[in-house]
Amino acid sequence: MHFTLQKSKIAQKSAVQITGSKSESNRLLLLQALYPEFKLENVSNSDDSNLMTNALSSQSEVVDIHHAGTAMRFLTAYFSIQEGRDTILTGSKRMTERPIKILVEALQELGAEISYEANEGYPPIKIKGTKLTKHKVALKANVSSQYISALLLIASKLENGIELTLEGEITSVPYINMTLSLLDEIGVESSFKGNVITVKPNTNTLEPKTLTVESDWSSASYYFSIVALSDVGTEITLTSYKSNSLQGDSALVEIYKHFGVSTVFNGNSVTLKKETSNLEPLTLDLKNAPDIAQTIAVSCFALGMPCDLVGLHTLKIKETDRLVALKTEIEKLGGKVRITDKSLHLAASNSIKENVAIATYNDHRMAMAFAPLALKTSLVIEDAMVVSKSYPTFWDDLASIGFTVKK
Ligand SMILES: O=C(O)C1=C[C@@H](OP(=O)(O)O)[C@@H](O)[C@H](O)C1
Ligand SMILES: C=C(OP(=O)(O)O)C(=O)O
Repeated sequence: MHFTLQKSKIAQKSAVQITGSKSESNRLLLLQALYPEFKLENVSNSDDSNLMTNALSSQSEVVDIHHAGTAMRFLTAYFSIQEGRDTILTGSKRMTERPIKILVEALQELGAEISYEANEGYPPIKIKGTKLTKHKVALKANVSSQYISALLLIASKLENGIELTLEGEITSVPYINMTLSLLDEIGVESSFKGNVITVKPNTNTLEPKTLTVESDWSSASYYFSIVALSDVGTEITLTSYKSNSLQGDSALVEIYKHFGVSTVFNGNSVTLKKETSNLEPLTLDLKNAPDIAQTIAVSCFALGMPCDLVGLHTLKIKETDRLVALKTEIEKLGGKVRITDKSLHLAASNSIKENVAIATYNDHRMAMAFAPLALKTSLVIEDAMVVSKSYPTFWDDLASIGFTVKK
């Protein structure tokens, strides 16, 4: 369904409650399946987390995780250690184009039995659950950190734990640290020194506790963009957030200072405020926060601000090739964009075409990143419900703060 966003103006002060982080949720759901003594609160209501929950309790041979990358990678590791169980793990058409070879080879090295059902290196895969007896493995770390997190999540259930050697430049490091911090919170010991990560084995039950998922910082990015595009003095309060987040996308706090947005933490909420409209060209390396690249590129375009975004080598293998999608859609609106296979360069501009239909390519972040543009012009978002991958109530929340969303 296509949604029309009419040119909108939001109230000077508003508030939104955002669902739990899908990254934290998908890790904790897997850990809860391994250690049922935990309870979870504020779990993400995203499609990807619902798919993860259903997959973990599924008794079927075929498990379909649609577009959920973390679920695909984390469950590949999980089903590898379900002794005596055969699972075919599959997903959407796009998922069959997202590489998984690095993770499969690392698991095979540890003793896993995994084969490809169609194309070598890509889902669907067949996993014959078995006991993994080895514990040392090296893998390439510059393609996706999800492969590393997947191995770390099951590591404490291996008889000797794991010793991972990361080869090459390490990408999306905060997501690896998030995994290690969550292991630490539940009582699993690990260390990350240089390029080697070790996780200790654990055969005991752990101390039961309730873990509360922080709300999703990637979802918060769209409100940073909305405030950046609003009049000086506009404020939005978001819950539930903390200043010492495990999520790398909390880098938004520093990044949006460039857009004149201040962030103040108060209890479990955070208030974003537009302070100034004096903006300078922006250069950023986003290798630690790839999921906010689209938000930032569109904020810059909306404000006529040139930018150079680098460290974007992982964007080509996400829900769509996000570099090509961004260039295509920003150019429809009248912007000038140059891309390489790891960077995006936006030229300064001073006008935005009206009533353009933005294609979303089955990518939730394409829909959400372009939505704030409605503060500058009317536009159409195609297949707008793609947002449910990470943020199902996005359009209702936008309407609640004053966007005119016509379904
Ligand atoms: O581990 C995670 O929860 C994620 C890691 C990142 O992927 P890459 O490591 O592939 O960049 C990120 O883009 C994705 O949305 C979530
Ligand atoms: C890349 C993303 O998700 P995944 O890799 O889990 O599909 C995302 O949410 O932006």
